[in-house]
Amino acid sequence: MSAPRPASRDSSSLRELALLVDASIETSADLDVGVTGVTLDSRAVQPGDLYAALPGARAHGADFAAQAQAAGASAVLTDADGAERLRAAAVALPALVVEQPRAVLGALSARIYDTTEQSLTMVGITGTNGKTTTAYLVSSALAVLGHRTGLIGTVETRIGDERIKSVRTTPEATDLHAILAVMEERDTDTCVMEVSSHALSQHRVDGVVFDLALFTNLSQDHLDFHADMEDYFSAKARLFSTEHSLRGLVCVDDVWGRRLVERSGVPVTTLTTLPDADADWTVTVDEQEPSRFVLRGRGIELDLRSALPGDFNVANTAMAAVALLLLGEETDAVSRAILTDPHVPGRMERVTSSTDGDDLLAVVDYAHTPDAVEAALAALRPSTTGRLVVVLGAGGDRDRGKRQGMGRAAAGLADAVVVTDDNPRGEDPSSIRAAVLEGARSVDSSSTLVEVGGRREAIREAVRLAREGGPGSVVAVVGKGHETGQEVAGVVHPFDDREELRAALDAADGEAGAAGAAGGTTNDETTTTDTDEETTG
Ligand SMILES: CC(=O)N[C@H]1[C@@H](OP(=O)(O)OP(=O)(O)OC[C@H]2O[C@@H](n3ccc(=O)[nH]c3=O)[C@H](O)[C@@H]2O)O[C@H](CO)[C@@H](O)[C@@H]1O[C@H](C)C(=O)N[C@@H](C)C(=O)N[C@H](CCC(=O)O)C(=O)O
Ligand SMILES: Nc1ncnc2c1ncn2[C@@H]1O[C@H](COP(=O)(O)OP(=O)(O)OP(=O)(O)O)[C@@H](O)[C@H]1O
Ligand SMILES: N[C@H](CCC[C@H](N)C(=O)O)C(=O)O
Ligand SMILES: [Mg+2]
Repeated sequence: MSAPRPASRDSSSLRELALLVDASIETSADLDVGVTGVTLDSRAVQPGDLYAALPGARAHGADFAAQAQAAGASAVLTDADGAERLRAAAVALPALVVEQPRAVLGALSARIYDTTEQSLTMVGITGTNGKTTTAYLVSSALAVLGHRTGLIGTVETRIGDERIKSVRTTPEATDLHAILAVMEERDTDTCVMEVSSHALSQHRVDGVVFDLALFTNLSQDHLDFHADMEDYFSAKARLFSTEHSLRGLVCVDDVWGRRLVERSGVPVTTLTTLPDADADWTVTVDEQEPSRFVLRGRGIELDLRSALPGDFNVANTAMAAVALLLLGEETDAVSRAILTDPHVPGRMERVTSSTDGDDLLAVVDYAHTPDAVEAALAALRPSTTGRLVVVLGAGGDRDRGKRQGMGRAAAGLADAVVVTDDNPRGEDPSSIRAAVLEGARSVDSSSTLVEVGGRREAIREAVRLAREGGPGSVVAVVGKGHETGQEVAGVVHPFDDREELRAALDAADGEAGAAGAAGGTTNDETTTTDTDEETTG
């Protein structure tokens, strides 16, 4: 989906843009040509745009320059290889040539969309898990306190009441600056956004200085993109440099947070939820009611409650509360606003059957790392008096090393694990399931393991297993959360875990009492149900 563009803007001349980034000019064409927008996707070019033709892992953008020209691009930004390709294809557009075009896109986009002088208060959130949740908590609390907020993240971009479904967690710099310009145009005062490690590595937030940068935690993910955990950490740490932020708020519950404090280039405030750990802000959880906690720091105490289920949401809520304080909100206002349930789509989202007559708890969650699977299941365990059943798979063409860990976490905590497909993308789905199962089998536990390729059938099997476990059983369908499609071999089939789970509950309602047919085996023996891979909804 194309990003919104600001309604009106002055054009920048190609000459000033060339000077800004010290580019060489490839043709003798008119340097006073006006540029009114910028994109790196030939399919999104609008008349007057600068088309950034970037080298990529799969293609070189210059090979799509003719398409960009046909759509009305006024000029091209590219590298030497791209310039060569433009000549070969006889694309007659003026071209700015730089060594690393991606690295100058932030500055160019900021100039073109006039976002260099930022009037928005910017909050950026990074970390492996909890970015989306914390972003919703901060932005919805700010809205309760009367702010005009914007939100950019995995699920959507929100500008006032407008909601635009996201393609990626953090938009490319070209789209980001256009979105920020639209937010300014609509009098937004604060923008809360998720900043992924891909974004930090790929210059997507260049030209943005966050008033406050948050770090939630770091655990294994994205090792298909980053060489190792150190490299992944270094990408995240870039947010905590003067280039990108004024100050930080770091959760020091894990070692990466503690290391970040040491290497941060900007002043940081620290927070911990661990008992007896030291930080500027500490959290003491109420033993009777674990969603309640006391937040202490700066000589003050706040009695707070997490409006979202799950122990890990205490950390997210505490981070959001301290962020609000650092943004200048009063303690009373923070206590009031933080109680608001922001409804984070697909995160611990409860699903009920149409009749809502269930005696089991069914949730859809976005856990897709070993750490998140563990956190999500540990959070559900106390609510389980029957059987805890989890449905999970792992994404294809993404970090392969996390699959076993996800399986291990699932088998370590759930009574029954239904291993299924997530987004197989270009990979053989059965080999992804095999890796998850391998991890699950490595755990010394008595949990039942079932392999069901088709995600719809897997969800139904999980509901059946949970019913079999009696009242107080819990079904958790994790990994896809808010997603509304399943990507198999380049095709995205409509698929929504929440709808599927509801349908499974309804179907099970219809055959109430009929459950109980054999199905699961123990950890030593896996039942495989062959089902059609296709899961079109
Ligand atoms: C690894 C990664 O992030 N790759 C991104 C990168 O791809 P790339 O540089 O290899 O580009 P490419 O596909 O070879 O194409 C080269 C150029 O040709 C352009 N092109 C291509 C085809 C065409 O018809 N027209 C056209 O102009 C492309 O826009 C690109 O500029 O630049 C592309 C253009 O913007 C992105 O689409 C692509 O995101 C891929 C699809 C992706 O899946 N990224 C994910 C992993 C990602 O970014 N995830 C993070 C983290 C998620 C989280 O943890 O929350 C996120 O922020 O979403
Ligand atoms: N603070 C946390 N610690 C550990 N696990 C968490 C935490 N917050 C959320 N989770 C788990 O991680 C999942 C993803 O949470 P969320 O979407 O908020 O994170 P994210 O960082 O935005 O993830 P992504 O990078 O995929 O967008 C949740 O569904 C939950 O299972
Ligand atoms: N933002 C995450 C999403 C993963 C979700 C999971 N459903 C998958 O497809 O792997 C990523 O880009 O790794
Ligand atoms: Mg997210």
